[in-house]
Amino acid sequence: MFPSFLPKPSFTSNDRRPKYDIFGMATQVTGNLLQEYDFIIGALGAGSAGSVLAARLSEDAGNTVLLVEAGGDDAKDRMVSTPIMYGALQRTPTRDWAFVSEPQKHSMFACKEHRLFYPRGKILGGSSSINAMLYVRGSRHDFDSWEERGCTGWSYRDVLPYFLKSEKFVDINNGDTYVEKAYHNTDGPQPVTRRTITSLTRLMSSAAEELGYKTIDYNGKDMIENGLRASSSRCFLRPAMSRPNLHIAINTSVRKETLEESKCIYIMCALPKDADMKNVLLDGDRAVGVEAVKDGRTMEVRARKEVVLCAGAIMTPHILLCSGIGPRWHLEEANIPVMADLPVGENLQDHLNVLLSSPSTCSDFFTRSQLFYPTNILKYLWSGKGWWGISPVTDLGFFRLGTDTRPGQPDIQFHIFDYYQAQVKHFRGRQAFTICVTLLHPRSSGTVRLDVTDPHGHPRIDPNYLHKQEDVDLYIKGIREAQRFLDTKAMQAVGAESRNPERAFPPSMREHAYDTDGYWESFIRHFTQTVYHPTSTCKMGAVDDSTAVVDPMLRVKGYTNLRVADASIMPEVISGNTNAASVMIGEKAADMIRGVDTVKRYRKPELSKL
Ligand SMILES: Cc1cc2nc3c(=O)[nH]c(=O)nc-3n(C[C@H](O)[C@H](O)[C@H](O)COP(=O)(O)OP(=O)(O)OC[C@H]3O[C@@H](n4cnc5c(N)ncnc54)[C@H](O)[C@@H]3O)c2cc1C
Repeated sequence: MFPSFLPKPSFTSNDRRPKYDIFGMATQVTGNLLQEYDFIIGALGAGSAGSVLAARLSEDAGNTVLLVEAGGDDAKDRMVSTPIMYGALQRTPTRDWAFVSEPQKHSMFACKEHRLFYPRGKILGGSSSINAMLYVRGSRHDFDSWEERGCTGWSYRDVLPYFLKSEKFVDINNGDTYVEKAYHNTDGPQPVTRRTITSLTRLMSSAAEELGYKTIDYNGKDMIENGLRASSSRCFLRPAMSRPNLHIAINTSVRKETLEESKCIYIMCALPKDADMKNVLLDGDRAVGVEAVKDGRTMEVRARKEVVLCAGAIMTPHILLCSGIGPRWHLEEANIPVMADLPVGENLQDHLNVLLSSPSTCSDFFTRSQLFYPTNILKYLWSGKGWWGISPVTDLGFFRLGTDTRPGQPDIQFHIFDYYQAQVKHFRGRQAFTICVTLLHPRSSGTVRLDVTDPHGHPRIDPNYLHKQEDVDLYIKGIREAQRFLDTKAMQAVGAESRNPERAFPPSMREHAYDTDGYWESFIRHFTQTVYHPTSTCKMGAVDDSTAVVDPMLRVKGYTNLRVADASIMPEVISGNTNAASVMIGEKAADMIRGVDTVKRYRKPELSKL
């Protein structure tokens, strides 16, 4: 339960609740939806990218835009707006799709049936409304390598202006010497704050210095403003909601069972002649619109210009597959007429975490009981500050420990949690903290497929983690690096433990002596978990790239006005958390679709060179 004393999320005077709340005001909405829009976004998805795209396209008063979102409104959701509640948002049906992966062959051995719980935001703001709010753009090398692989117009030089356009760096003049001001903007819609300094971050910085690392500006940190989550919905969409040319349909999905369960309006984009349901209404090489169905009544909504899918790396491929765009063999086994044979749903990439926890004698690390100290609650109510107003991840570190990436392009990331310790039973009652070692450029990749027995049900997600041994080998290097941190004088002074055989996890791993590489491999294959960064299932590439689904203009190959704009188009997962890049994709897609260049003033060629 959410404590009722917390402040309601507050919004600026421009903010509005959606006018087209289909769930709550169905009759009115049926009347209000137009027959025809210029753009239908998303036939689905008001997530990190979709919210941005809808807001930007509707800046042109001449464009009418329909944004369709399966989830509900986030406006009054205090769980969503209060940063520390991040972990409690998962598995809540009003916010999370709560997918479960296919059984994993090479990992997740400690999970029931070797399946992994796989959360995805289902609410205005999408995953940006349930994520950990870390703002990480990725490495410049990520984008340069996208361009080298045929994604013309997506080099670091091209994308940096779009990152800048979105950003509002909140406290740029606070005196932190590591902040590189030239790489930041202060007047965009997306608040980005500097890192929160806690006892643990101070200690980790000292440990890093001891090992010869520097504190650098990897670009800014949390997406939190005044102690409230700054999701795409809050920053981009809500200020645009008062525009008469932007219609937002919430609780509206292409999914059959959602219609049956909620009796809500239903945008399903296409009933083919044979009445077999599809998601995108296709006519030759064009996407022509969607159909809304309510209480058995069908209403057609036409797209004069474009249909843009922004349903994220899991649901966008699912919608395309349901529409007959995907690998021929797979569509045929699911009895879906093939409209285009494209590698939709292939190449699923994701980041994995392995958690290394340590006790500590430091008395002011975060604990669950501290959260409810009256002073901590009052501090948050009064100022939006303190434990309640920060992300549970208090520090990040980036390393290049292997040789596969370019010099300067990290392959391992640390997420430092004050918070996770409460979940580690060995330390119950003691101060503790966790270093999550994250593999940034996995060689293993997986798939998103239809459930052939029920194509319109939940997709089958198989990340195929740790299929490649190289991934495990690099992971072990990451764990050894984390142990080096715990062994520093700074960390030893507060009782950190890098090794403790008593903490060895039973039972199947006992076949390896504690702290050998074999032990850690077994540990990794048992206990890793997703960092929630699926990408690349509708990969962007050159027109002649047979592994690509969309071209560099984000058009589904073979279609003139059907685009994808979300994390699914990334040719490869980036060297960091994926939200900022998803927002950037929404920004850049908006310019491409509108045929304008809104970022002239953010172009700084001198910053694009190494
Ligand atoms: C728990 C969690 C923690 C994370 N932490 C971080 C972090 O700290 N920092 C970071 O950078 N990244 C983080 N991420 C990842 C980041 O949030 C995502 O990469 C990013 O939000 C992806 O944006 P998107 O636009 O591609 O998709 P999403 O934001 O997921 O949006 C997709 C939207 O489409 C809607 N939709 C899907 N299917 C349909 C349908 N059929 N009909 C209608 N609507 C539909 C969904 O409901 C959703 O609103 C986290 C993600 C999760 C889940």
